[in-house]
Amino acid sequence: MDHIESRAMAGKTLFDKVWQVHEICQNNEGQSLLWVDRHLAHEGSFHAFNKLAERDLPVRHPECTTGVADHYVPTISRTLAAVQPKVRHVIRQLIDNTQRHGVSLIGLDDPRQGIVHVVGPEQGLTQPGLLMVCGDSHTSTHGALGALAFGIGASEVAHVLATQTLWQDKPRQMRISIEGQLAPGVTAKDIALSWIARLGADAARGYAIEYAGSVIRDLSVEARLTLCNMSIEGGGRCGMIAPDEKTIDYVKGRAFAPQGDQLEQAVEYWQSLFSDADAQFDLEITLNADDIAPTVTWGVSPEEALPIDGRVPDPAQASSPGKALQLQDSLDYMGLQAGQKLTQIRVDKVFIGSCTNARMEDLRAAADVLRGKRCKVPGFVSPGSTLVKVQAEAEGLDKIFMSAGLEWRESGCSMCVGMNGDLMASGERCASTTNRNFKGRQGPGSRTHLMSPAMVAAAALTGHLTDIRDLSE
Ligand SMILES: CC(C)[C@H](C(=O)O)[C@@H](O)C(=O)O
Ligand code: SF4
Repeated sequence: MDHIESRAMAGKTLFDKVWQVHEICQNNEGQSLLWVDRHLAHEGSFHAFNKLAERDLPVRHPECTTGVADHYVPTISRTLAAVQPKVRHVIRQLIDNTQRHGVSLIGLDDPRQGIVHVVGPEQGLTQPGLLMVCGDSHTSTHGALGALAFGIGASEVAHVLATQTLWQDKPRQMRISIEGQLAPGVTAKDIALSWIARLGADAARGYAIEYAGSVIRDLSVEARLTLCNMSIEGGGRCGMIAPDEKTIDYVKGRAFAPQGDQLEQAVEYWQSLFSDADAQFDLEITLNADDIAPTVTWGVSPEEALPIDGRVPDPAQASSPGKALQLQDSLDYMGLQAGQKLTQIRVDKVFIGSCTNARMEDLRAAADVLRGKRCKVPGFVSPGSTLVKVQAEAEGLDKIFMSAGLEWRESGCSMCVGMNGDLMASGERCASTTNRNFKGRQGPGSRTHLMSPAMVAAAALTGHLTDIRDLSE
């Protein structure tokens, strides 16, 4: 029996199950036409709306799209007047496009506003078994609840707006199982950085990832969102986790979640969404929780990450001349010396925010480290959503951050990408809870080190990258 035959006879994966119910037909090239349950649109959707306008097409199912303002919103105020003049039109376009097509908008001054990948789960727009898309690579986040969710390009967004469907090649499937128990101080962010560092930023290219194993089952829903968020940084098309009781409890009662009989039916369906015991994956990876330490990036790709007690790599010891050049280039950009201890790297700023790590548990973890202490470096905290901000204030976290010397800002993508003007200066180094450390990501010439919220807080206190395990001893 060849591989394809044996696959067809084997059980189904979580991914197969969700894909199958959304597949309308296949074309001669083997691509599938998929029904899209929910489409989320941030400011970048103007490209797609322009394509629609060029052909004078209406939005086919306006009720299936939700607009959210996040990338360009100011974090100092909630008014359009506070938006940087040169980007104001981008937010204006989101307002106009959604209004024109009868699409609901969670805009700048909406109490539900936030980063699209925080708002979706928070509002119950994200549910197990749904097929969700957004013109944004971190759409993989939503897979944490068992949705099949992935980022798409502008022409695909236009196709979804015009038809509520999308042509896709079925990706190969890979399962990353993490077994054992995470040590204190090790979080979902460390799992993400650690698997990407070991396997490479390209390792999951062309694959849909399912995360499984005892560690994943033990993770909170918020931590699962962090992990799935970074699937794309390892090249994955999407990241999924089978829904369980935690997922169901999380979704129940949210604004867009089903209610009453519909909820009962939905829950019954959600409980069928797991990979069958005999399901086959194209690639299986198993990692042991004991091998995952608090991890930080030292370079310019999320794969350039190491356990915090390590040292900056030495190009002289690289596996090939090409690799040596690449390492040297990263060291030069980051202003680091080969062999330097990671804990000796001094930072100028910290940033706690983004769709990766700015939910309640993240803010609580950072605040726990900062409570009653004073930071050595400045920085800011931008909650993942306005509702997270309100909740954090109710818990007094804003006061902890401010007394520690950090700025407490409004919600948005902010310094994750700086499109709203929250930028670092050239040469400045930031300890950041975000997901990308590409050259210039937080501003031209800026240097980013990715890590968990508690680790960012620890760096804020000491002024250099710090092992959270040493602080808590
Ligand atoms: C601007 C947007 C399209 C982009 C993405 O696709 O991810 C951004 O959110 C990012 O994180 O780089
Ligand atoms: S917070 Fe950062 S990663 Fe997330 S959507 Fe915004 S820019 Fe992209």
